[in-house]
Parts: sequence; C-alpha cells; structure tokens
Amino acid sequence: MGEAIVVEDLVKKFKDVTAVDHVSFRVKSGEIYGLLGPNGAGKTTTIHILTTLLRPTSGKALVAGFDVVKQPHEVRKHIGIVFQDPSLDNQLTAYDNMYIHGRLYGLSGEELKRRIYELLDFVELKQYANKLVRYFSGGMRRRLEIARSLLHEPEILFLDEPTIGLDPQTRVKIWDYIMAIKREHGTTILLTTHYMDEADQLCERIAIMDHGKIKAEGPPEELKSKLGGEVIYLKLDGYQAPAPCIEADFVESCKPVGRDTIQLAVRSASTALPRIFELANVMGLRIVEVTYRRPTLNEVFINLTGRELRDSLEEGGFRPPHRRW
Ligand SMILES: Nc1ncnc2c1ncn2[C@@H]1O[C@H](COP(=O)(O)OP(=O)(O)OP(=O)(O)O)[C@@H](O)[C@H]1O
Repeated sequence: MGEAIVVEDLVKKFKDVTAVDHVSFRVKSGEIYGLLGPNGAGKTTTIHILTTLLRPTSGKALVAGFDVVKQPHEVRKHIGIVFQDPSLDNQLTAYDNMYIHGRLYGLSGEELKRRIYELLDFVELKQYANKLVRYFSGGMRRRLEIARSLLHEPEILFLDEPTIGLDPQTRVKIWDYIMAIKREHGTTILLTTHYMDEADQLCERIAIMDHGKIKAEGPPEELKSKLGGEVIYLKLDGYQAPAPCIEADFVESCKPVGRDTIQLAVRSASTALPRIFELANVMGLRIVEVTYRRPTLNEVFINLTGRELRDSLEEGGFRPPHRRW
C-alpha cells in the first residue's frame, strides 16, 4: 500500500510561537488518520501546510507524492478540503455552491450536473438543492461542504474538525459519510479533532498532538491497551509535591493528574485495589476517593501530558482569521 501523505520534521513558527514543532508522520493510501489534540495543539496549522495554505518554516511534506512547497498546484488538484469555519456562500442555493466549485475545478455540462446531484443525494440534501444556504442548519451546511469537497473526486480529503459544534445525532451521521467515502471511493482521509470519541470511532490510526508535538501515534486500541486493562484514580488528602507514586510489580504506570490525584494503570482494578490500599497505608497516604475504568483516549492523553484532554480544551489559542483559496 502506498503512502498518501509523508510529513518529515515539519516546523512552523509564528514569531515566538512554534505552532508545529518537528512533526513527522505518514498516512497510507485509503487510511483514515486523525490528529487528536486540544485547542492550540497545532492541528489546523499542520493541515494548512499540507493543503498549501501556509508555508512551513522548515521540514518537508509530500501530499499525493507532490511537495507542498515546490508543487502546490499539483497538490491542490489531488485534494479536497473542509475547513473548520464555514466557507459556503449563503446567498446561493446548495446547487449553485456546488456548481461554482465544480467549474473552478474544470468540470462542466451534464457531467457536473450528474456529480452534483449524486453527491447531494449522498449527503441526503438532494431535495434542498434549490434552497438558499442561508436557511440551512449547521449540520446541513457541513454535509453540503463535505459533498462539495468531493466534486472533483479527490484522492485525499482533509477535514478540519468535521463535527465541531454539531449535535450528537448529526455528528454520527457525518461519521457515517466519512466511513462511506473511504469504503466506496478508497479516499485517504486526514482529519483533525479534539473529540476523543471521534478519533476512537473513525480513525484507523491517530497522532496525539500537544503544544505542536506528536506525543504518541498508533491505532486507538493499541494506544489504550498500552496502558493496561484498567486505570485507577486515587484522590489524596493533603497531597504535597513531589507527587507520591505507588510502585509495585502489578502497577504498569503511575502519574500525577492535576493537584490532588494520581493515576495508576493496572491489569485488573479489582485485584489491584486491596494491595494499593495496603501500600498507600504504609506510605501514609490518605485516599479520599477511588474511581476506575477501562482506558479511553483521555487516559492516554493524561498519561502523556499529566492533564485531561477536556481541561486542555479550556486553554484555548489564537485563531487566525478565516482564509479561503
Ligand atoms: N497566524 C498565526 N499567527 C500567530 N500564531 C498563530 C497563528 N496561527 C496559529 N497560531 C498559534 O499556533 C498554535 C497552534 O494553533 P492551531 O490553530 O494550529 O491549533 P489547533 O490544534 O488547530 O487548535 P484549534 O482547533 O483551536 O485551531 C497556537 O498557539 C496558535 O495560537
């Protein structure tokens, strides 16, 4: 299987901010690959470099075999993009939004008309073809943008936060379309997301990004299983730095989380807990709360960064003005 995207040691600096910090990854043809991380992790900047909207400070990226800096026109012919911010013309109908995009890509006549209706049908918007986009809900707009991005049958599709701001039902529908695009057309899909469930459900492999760096990469199941069978959280009373860690042969990893909690990865929580209580007792730790569960990608993120992905979302980041091409 060939490689659709090759990223090697990519760096993007904005004055004193390093948005993308020596990032390398490879996406196989026909794969759904996700960049998962909180706001400001560098996901959008990476996608903007790969779609030729931004020039990297250093490093190299090939998309469909073409260099994003030296061959931007070739790259653009082979890709489709759905941006995080809507880029539809509200004053036009769904059909006309598609039509203009198709003309820009050199499609015309009956062929263009057939593709437009086929794709509107695919995203279940055929009956709204002649309605003005300004009356569309957020979910309908996103579906239309996905349909539009597929008009010229791109080999590689870039989706920047494809379900951001959508209700749970619409999100699941968008996931179905994304899986169908891969299944029916063999399209390679690179998406960014800060939703763990999205990365988990959709992506065959993910890269976890934080502060411009890739912290871990692999299939979601593999990343979770590296943590062991279950993770235990112990909330401690009177916790003082340095964080106390419980070390034993049955503890696969032990990390502080936030101000007063430690996270332990174990094979089985029910067999480990009595022994953990004994060890905590010997160490003089007072446990005030215990929770445990099977690892999710949130646990993987905590293990890598010591913070919750959810909390990290609050940190926010500078959002550059919306750009089109
Ligand atoms: N044009 C710019 N000028 C200055 N700083 C920028 C610019 N674009 C991005 N940044 C900074 O680069 C870092 C990465 O931002 P980026 O938008 O790539 O993150 P992200 O993971 O995609 O998050 P989000 O989903 O919120 O866009 C942030 O610190 C951001 O403030």
